Amino acid sequence: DLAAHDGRAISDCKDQDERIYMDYNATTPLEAEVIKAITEALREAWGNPSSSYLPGRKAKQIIDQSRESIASMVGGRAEDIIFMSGGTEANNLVFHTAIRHFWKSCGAAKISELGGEHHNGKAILPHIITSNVEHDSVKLTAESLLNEGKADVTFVGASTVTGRVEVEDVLAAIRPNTCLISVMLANNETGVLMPVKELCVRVRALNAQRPSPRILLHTDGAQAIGKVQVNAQELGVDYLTIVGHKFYAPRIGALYVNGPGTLTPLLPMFFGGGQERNFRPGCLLIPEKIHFNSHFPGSETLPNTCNVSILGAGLQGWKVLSGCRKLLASVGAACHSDRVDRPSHILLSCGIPPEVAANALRLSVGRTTTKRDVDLAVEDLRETVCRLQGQS
Ligand SMILES: Cc1ncc(COP(=O)(O)O)c(C=O)c1O
Ligand SMILES: O=C(O)CC[SeH]
Repeated sequence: DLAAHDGRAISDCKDQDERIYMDYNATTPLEAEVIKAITEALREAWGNPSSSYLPGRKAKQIIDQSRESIASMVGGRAEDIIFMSGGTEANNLVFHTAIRHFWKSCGAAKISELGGEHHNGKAILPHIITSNVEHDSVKLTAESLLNEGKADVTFVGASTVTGRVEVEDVLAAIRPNTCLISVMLANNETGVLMPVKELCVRVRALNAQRPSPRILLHTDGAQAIGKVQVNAQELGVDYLTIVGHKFYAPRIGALYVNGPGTLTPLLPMFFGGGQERNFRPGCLLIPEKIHFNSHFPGSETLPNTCNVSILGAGLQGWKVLSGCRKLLASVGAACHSDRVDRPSHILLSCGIPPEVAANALRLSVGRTTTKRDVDLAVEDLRETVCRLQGQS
């Protein structure tokens, strides 16, 4: 059982088959107090943070507190922290932003100054500098932009003497069209700490002297946070990637941005219900609460029928189904379709509370239903609930 709550359980196992976990750079077990906090949130704060009723307000309070403590952890402000699914998404968002910001900030005049649309027969593109020892979420993102002709990329080689990406080597790679430098704070395999602070000092001085584009500064802090002191302001970065599952938190991430949308550009990859100030919309990872209306202890049910309620104000079954873009289902018996706005008397008769029955969805699958159909239906429901709660 490797799912230790505090890491000690693994190395404490007393049986003859002792195991010593030494792969904490891959991922860490959840701290016991983290599990406790998540469990309490699952129980007490299941509402949508955008919702005004108590479970929603509790969810928002937890998120706001988390944002404050993460900001404090990395020496930033609460408004500098954008929650996202993990480090991979955070790293991709930085590169996506840098490319789009290059074109937004470099008008035609600037492009011609940089050598025109075609300089030496080659189109002017945003230039990115990174290293040859980055995590794949940086390496492959950069390679993809290069291969798709969306950016020029220089992969600066780590020194074979120091194992570090040396400042002078990065500075030597800077071009007039360089718009982003991304060097990780600590390498996940060697543990070597990179000279990010010194690099930022030098590049900021260069930015002050040179015309646009401003060279944006990113470091992937995934392996450093939780092991050494990391202060984004002291480092001087514009962006810092934060990865929860490297320091005893769940698989969630965040991006520190020094003044997102004001001091530092941040352009969303997704569009939706306005969460995270539209920088990263989508229901935050506070689980929705659902009630299975067919689960009666000791009773058997048909294998194809699922009667379920998604709890929350404004999520009446008929309203959810009419908002779905793919799913075709019903709130109950088809012959009762003229009374979808009232809870099913069948559910009420089975003791389902009215506010739960009002949100019921009857999903029934058939011979040709595939797993993919089910996955698409669940996603359709999730997106619809997000939209409806984003409006509440
Ligand atoms: C250095 C580094 N960057 C980024 C990531 C990706 O983070 P996530 O797993 O949250 O996508 C990891 C770990 O997986 C990592 O070690
Ligand atoms: O180095 C590791 O194991 C985590 C990144 Se894949």
